[in-house]
Amino acid sequence: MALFVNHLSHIDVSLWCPAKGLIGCSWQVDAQLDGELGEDGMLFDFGEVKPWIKRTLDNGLDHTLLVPINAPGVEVTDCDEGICIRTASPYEMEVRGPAQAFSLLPWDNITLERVTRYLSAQLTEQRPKNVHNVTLVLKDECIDGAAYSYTHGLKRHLGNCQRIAHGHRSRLYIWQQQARQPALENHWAAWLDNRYLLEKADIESQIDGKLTCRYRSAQGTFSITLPQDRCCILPKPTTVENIALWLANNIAQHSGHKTLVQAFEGIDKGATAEALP
Ligand SMILES: Nc1nc2c(c(=O)[nH]1)N=C([C@H](O)[C@H](O)COP(=O)(O)OP(=O)(O)OP(=O)(O)O)CN2
Repeated sequence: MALFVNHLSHIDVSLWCPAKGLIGCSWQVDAQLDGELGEDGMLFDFGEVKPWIKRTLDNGLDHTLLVPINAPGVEVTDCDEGICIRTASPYEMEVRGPAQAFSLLPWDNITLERVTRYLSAQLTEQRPKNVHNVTLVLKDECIDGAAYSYTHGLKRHLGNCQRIAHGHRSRLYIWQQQARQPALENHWAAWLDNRYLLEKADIESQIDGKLTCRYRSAQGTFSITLPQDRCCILPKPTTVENIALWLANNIAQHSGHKTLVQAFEGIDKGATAEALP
């Protein structure tokens, strides 16, 4: 007997890719549980399945930086902040923060299949009675038009979004004169893709083409150093509201047209903002 729950949750993380560097990801989570029926005629109450799996994901891998510790050039050490991750290629990066902000994985590369197997095994280990096996299915959202990935941290967020290197993969819609503008959507999504988004006030230094962003938040002290040309500096916190506003202002100014931007933060949520040239 198998029980399934589709669209159970989302996972928003960033990962270090030895070929591309820092990549933001948003994955839709479906779950299947195999087991036996209890006396109540249920394998596991839906009302309990969802919070159990969501809680396990939220307290584990979600909103962390996934680090393939066996990838070439990746080095992990202890530091005053907790853990320090250094990378060598395709660019040099250093991230520091409390241990809970990182998922250190014994692989040379992070793939969706590996993460799926890892999480399924973790949930199966903690399974309740009646359940023999838990299988998760993680999927990228299917996006027809423009999409971009980014990494950021929100120091004022009371939850795990305060972690300096978590990310999202998001749609981008841009309207001018009541019509979608696919060329602008593709241009801005390509420009933003795989960048690190940060608030100007958090810049600690900009030296020799490298930018360091550092802040203290409820979970501890975080810092990230990476090439300046991989960054996008916003005047305010990098909430999706401010990303939409920043894009609307820039696009209106460049194009000379009133612009409406619908920016997503991962899957199925986001903010809209309008700007005049
Ligand atoms: N109004 C806003 N609220 C939040 C923003 C934001 O930009 N504007 N951003 C965040 C974080 O960046 C976070 O990464 C979003 O996390 P989310 O997936 O929403 O986390 P939840 O656990 O709350 O949601 P699930 O998708 O159900 O896991 C937070 N808030």
